[in-house]
Amino acid sequence: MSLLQLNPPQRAAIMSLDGPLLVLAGAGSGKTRVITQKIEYLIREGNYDARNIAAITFTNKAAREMLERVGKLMNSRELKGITVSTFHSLGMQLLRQEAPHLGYKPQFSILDSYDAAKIISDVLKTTHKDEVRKVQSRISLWKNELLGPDAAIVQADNEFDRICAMTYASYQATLTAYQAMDFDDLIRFPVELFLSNAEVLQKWQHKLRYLLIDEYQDTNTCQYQLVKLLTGTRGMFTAVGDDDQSIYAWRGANMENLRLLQHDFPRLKVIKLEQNYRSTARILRAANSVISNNPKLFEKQLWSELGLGEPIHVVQCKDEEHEADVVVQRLLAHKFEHRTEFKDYAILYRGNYQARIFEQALRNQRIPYQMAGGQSFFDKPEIKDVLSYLRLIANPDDDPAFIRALTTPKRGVGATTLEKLGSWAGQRGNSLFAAAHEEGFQLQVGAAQLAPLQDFCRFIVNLEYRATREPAGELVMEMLKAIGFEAWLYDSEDSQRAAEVKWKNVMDLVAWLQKKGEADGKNLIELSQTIALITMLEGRDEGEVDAVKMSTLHASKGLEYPHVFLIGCEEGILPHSESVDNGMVEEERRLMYVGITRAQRSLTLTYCVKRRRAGEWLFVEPSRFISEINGDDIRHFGKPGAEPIVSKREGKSKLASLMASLDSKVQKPEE
Ligand SMILES: Nc1ncnc2c1ncn2[C@@H]1O[C@H](COP(=O)(O)OP(=O)(O)OP(=O)(O)O)[C@@H](O)[C@H]1O
Ligand SMILES: [Mg+2]
Repeated sequence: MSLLQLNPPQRAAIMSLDGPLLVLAGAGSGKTRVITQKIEYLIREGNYDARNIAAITFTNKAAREMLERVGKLMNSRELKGITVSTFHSLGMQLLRQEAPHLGYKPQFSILDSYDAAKIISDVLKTTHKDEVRKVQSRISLWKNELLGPDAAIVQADNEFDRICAMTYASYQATLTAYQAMDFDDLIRFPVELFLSNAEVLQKWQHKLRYLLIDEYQDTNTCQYQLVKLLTGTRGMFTAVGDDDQSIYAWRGANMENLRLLQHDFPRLKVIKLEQNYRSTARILRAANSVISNNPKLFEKQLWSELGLGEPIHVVQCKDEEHEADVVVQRLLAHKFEHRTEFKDYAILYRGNYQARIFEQALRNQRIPYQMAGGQSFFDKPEIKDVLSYLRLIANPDDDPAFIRALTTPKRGVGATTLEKLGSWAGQRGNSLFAAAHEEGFQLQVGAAQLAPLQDFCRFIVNLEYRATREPAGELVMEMLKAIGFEAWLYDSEDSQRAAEVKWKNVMDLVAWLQKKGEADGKNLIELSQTIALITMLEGRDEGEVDAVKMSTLHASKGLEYPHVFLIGCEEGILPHSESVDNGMVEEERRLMYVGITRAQRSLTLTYCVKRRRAGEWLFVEPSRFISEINGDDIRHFGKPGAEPIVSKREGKSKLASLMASLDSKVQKPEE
């Protein structure tokens, strides 16, 4: 696509190369498109080498899509060496090279939030999940504000913060001992390194000469500092964002960063885009009218040339089971009538827990679906078992990985030996792996107890040696055979079927490692760090298949689907009751706005009359956001006096009316 096919402000944004630029525009106005085409422009017209360009997006999926889109514009030779990644993987790329400056080795481990929570719960000496989660997110917020444990202790002015700050200090010391970082460290450490080491900063400023940042409104203080430091006084960057789509305040995202840009870069040019290329006028009108209830940071109005479109369908359902059935029936009827494909549909929801019942309903009808933002493939216990070996191979000091690998399957190392090992390591401030090699410890245990531990260590060292020399997939397959993992699964699972499923997942992992290793030229150690990042925001990408997309609203950001079902539009869910209690309704409204603006051609909102909570039926109210949409743009279904859930007017084709009659059997409107 040439520049001619873009609108004038888009063109201006792409051609502006002489300083800092902010593109501030509503959903679907082509912000991401500006970034992809600007990459092409920078290389072809701006004389930039791809190696010197970094485009930063918010999710791995978005990064992949961007690379794909750019790949259609240019060949791989022109794009060689370009960085298209998330903030976290940019941080990881940087730390792999610079970790020694921070006292880390390049093969440091990355702990996911589950493992991090485990350390925090050990420090706090509690297994109370809610407490741990609260302390963990407090620590995370400090990290995102660039405050280390010492600064946190100084700042803490109430009992809760004091406990958190003390925990933070022990937690961080533990991470250092494990040679491990958590997700927040991946961005915080590069910033701290840049602030303390001008030479390293210059090196990276020289390498990444032009930055492009998508979803800028969701950057936190730490990420903003990273951008600011990298661009330095040259200020060669393009940031694109939409203040109405800021939905990560709970993770420290700071909308003030939009204003800060103007302050920190007085030469900042601001371009607005107002034409929406994604949605019909009615969908846009609904989005505009909902978001107009929030105070405005920047004035913008979206319009579209894609025609008025269908009204928004709002469907009242009896309860959550009914809601799932209704959505599936309507989806099928719509698909038959419009001859669409499954992949044209998305089911979006506020929280993961809402998905389960829909999965069941989809499975009952044999409808293929793909989940994003749910439990990741890499979070499955059997996968984490195998990954603990990979982590240990990359970094033998990773104690949580050491324990998990040593005990899955069990290797004949007794609990007493492990305890002795733990206390020796604790006294020495060493990792378990290092302690196992020390004479002082070895003298404490008998030869018979020591032998299996030493075998295990030798096994890991041998794999470590081979990991940088042999293809990842084959090596892992060999390892699995050596530890008898398949047989162990069959022994430890209750049913054969469960073991089969788990073993198949493990085989999928091996296939993935092989494919990914070959495609990216990465060895096992590099892959194990990559996986840690994938687990953060979304699951494994399963490629483009004909399947209904299921996603949380958060994970749907930046994406678009022809037909969207936004479910659970109820008070308590969307807006979430916790946010309502904490005065965060505006953020929930932005989430609603994100949801509405994912839809291209049709949008259906559903809500239930009652819902089961903690075993009891609770009557619930439709979301206030529904009433914020102009009534003329809505068609109600299922409500007393409104149309039945699948209307006869829709069912023009034979098949559709068949589906409709099916549906009327499923639902009995309450009247
Ligand atoms: N000038 C244009 N002509 C035709 N189609 C366009 C144009 N600009 C963008 N589009 C299309 O409009 C859709 C939305 O664009 P894009 O995803 O870049 O918007 P966005 O502003 O990044 O949205 P969001 O805020 O949701 O991230 C895409 O399908 C894109 O290809
Ligand atoms: Mg976008």
